[in-house]
Amino acid sequence: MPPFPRLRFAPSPTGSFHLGGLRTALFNHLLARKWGGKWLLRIEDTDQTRLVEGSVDEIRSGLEWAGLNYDEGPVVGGKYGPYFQSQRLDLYHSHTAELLKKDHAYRCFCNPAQLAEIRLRLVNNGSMAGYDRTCRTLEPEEVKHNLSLGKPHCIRLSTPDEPTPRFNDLVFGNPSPNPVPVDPIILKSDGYPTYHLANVVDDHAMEITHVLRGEEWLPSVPLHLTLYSAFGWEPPQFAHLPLLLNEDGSKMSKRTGVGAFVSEYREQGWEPETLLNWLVLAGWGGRRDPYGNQDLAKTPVYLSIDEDLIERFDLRNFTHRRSVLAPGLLAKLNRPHIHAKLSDPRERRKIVEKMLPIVKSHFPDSPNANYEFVEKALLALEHQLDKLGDFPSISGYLFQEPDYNDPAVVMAKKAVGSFDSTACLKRAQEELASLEDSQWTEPEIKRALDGIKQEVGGTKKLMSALRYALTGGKVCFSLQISAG
Ligand SMILES: Nc1ncnc2c1ncn2[C@@H]1O[C@H](COP(=O)(O)OP(=O)(O)OP(=O)(O)O)[C@@H](O)[C@H]1O
Repeated sequence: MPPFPRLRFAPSPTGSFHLGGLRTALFNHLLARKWGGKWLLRIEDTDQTRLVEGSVDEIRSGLEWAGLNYDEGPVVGGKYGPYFQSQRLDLYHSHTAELLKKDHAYRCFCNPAQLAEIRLRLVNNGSMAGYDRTCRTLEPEEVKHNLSLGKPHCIRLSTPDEPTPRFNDLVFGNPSPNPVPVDPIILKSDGYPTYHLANVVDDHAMEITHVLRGEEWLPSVPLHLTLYSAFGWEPPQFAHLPLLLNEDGSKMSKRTGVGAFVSEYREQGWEPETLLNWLVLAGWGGRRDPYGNQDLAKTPVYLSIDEDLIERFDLRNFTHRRSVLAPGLLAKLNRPHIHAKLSDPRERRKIVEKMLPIVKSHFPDSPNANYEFVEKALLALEHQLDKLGDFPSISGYLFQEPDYNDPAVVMAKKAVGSFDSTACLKRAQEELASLEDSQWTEPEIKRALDGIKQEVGGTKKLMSALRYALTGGKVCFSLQISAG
């Protein structure tokens, strides 16, 4: 374990925050906690053409909702905020100046037409290099002259003609390294750094010891090592995480559609802790996942984030295989978690307090939209909830009378059966009407209904007719009456 591990989660604000990003943030959080280190949030917003408004807020609120709190950053509104690369341009400029001074970089004045011509020539000569180093050999006088004319230019790294550097990755071992590109751009003509420069400069300046990021950056490591060496800096340790894929096998990304975004899960009312448990499950080798390879579909186990998972998380057990989240498992993990929360009075209070305004907004005129009733209703209906967000849609009949003309209610009636449910209900009504006020107790109601169940066609028919009459649907909480 390194003495003062420092990690970072570094998303780009170019679209919606997705589960692939959240999983990477979670792993940074778990490792920082496990090793007694720190992690920070760094927004990589140097590609000004791709910025999407609102993305930073989405990342911040997504992390907060998930309970992944980073340990440092500029304080905004009493809380740590992220570092923004766009606010650190001076740092990239001064470091680029240092590389220019050391002859590890040079100014390139080639315009787009010239670059296209160079590329074509290289391709025709069977070369994959993107640039032919034309400007690397410009005389200092010519550079000065171009600068005095204000000619647009970028800055390129002078890559050495040396064998590609090899490296050790904490997940991928010793991968075959991708060749370092020929003199890549590190500072663009708009004054913004490329991802590679900003990344290396910041990881060094922020004293990052472990770079944990998605596998798509594995091919860039040799270039990053070349940059570290040009600066004369020690590189951090790298750990690349196999990608999380969509069900169709594509990379989960900001351009992915439904089912990938953190905000969807939040709005649908899933428990954040369960979502993290679901995410952490993707990517382990065989028996060595933090859950001990139990069949979670049969007996879901919930591991607490800040205790169990931190203790059991181990990068060495991670595979190189990309993974897809197991469909259906989220609901299986969430149900026992809801049950556990509702069984704990403090957690239950939090849930009811959160649910009450939602219920009030759905059923503003209902006298039942109060704390005590909502609490009882949640406890009665919890076995039907995949997620708490389902509560308003399945509990409507408790807050307002069913509308029997509603097409969905009419459909439900068809499903009650072809028998004469009206006659059945009429008998039930007669029996119940004959009860004295003092007999409106569970045993007496049961007795009354038990008495007519054979006559009306059996318990199942009686119960589904009653369920329909009471709720306008097919399912509700248990209406207990002895079977047979
Ligand atoms: N599908 C994924 N699986 C695992 N990690 C991912 C995945 N997508 C992104 N990451 C990682 O999450 C972090 C933040 O990613 P970022 O915000 O740049 O998202 P992105 O989806 O890769 O971006 P883009 O959609 O612009 O390609 C990076 O370390 C990235 O490598």
